Amino acid sequence: ITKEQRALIKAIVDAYNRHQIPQDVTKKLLQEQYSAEENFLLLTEVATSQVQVLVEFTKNIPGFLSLDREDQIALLKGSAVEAMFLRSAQVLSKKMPNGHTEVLEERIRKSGMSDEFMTPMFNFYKSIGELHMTPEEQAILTTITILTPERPYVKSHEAVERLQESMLDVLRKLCVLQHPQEPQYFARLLGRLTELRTLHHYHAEMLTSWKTNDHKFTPLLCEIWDV
Ligand SMILES: Nc1ccc(C(=O)O[C@H]2C[C@H]3CC[C@@H]2C3)cc1
Repeated sequence: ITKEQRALIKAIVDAYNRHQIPQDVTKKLLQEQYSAEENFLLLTEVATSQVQVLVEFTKNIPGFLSLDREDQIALLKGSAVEAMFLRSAQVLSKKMPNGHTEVLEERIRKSGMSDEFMTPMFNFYKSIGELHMTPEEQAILTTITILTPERPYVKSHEAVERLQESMLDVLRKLCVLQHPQEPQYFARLLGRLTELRTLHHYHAEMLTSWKTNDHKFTPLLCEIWDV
């Protein structure tokens, strides 16, 4: 890993750790009473907060703000769902103190979400948990997801591809260093990105069904997902 790459990792990990969901949101998950409506409102708050965290984090990705302005928006809108699931998978898979994990899981299960979406989502959470990613790997993998050139409406495909490729190179070297016994570890991480795209598809259907049943969204969620 070159000196520049070490600086890149540090910048990204610091930004990733700096921008977290506020304590008051996660505390609410423990306090509020259980009902499908209350659970849905809490998930809406969690999702909204995660999108805000994502926007702030993305601004700290070296090179992101030098991209075309409209491409920055296209990358954020295209990656929000995947970045959110990565982040919540990491939150859920980390053994949170006194069973917070179960509480969030419980609220997700009882929020009016259809089972056909629930199953792949929890399978994803489990598969992320089993990887035991280091904080560096989590932050770089999220960055790679955000810098996906194939998102809809991206104009300067090459500019985004260059940024993503340098991140992929960093992640590959990190995996070799941090998981020497697992030569396939890097490939397994990239496999998670494929699983994320499937979730992205399910998520769009989940949004539509929630909207149809007149569930309330926040303006930010409506804007980021065009609902
Ligand atoms: N009104 C909405 C509420 C929640 C979501 C959502 O995607 O929730 C995600 C955040 C984490 C918990 C459930 C998933 C993962 C979308 C619209």
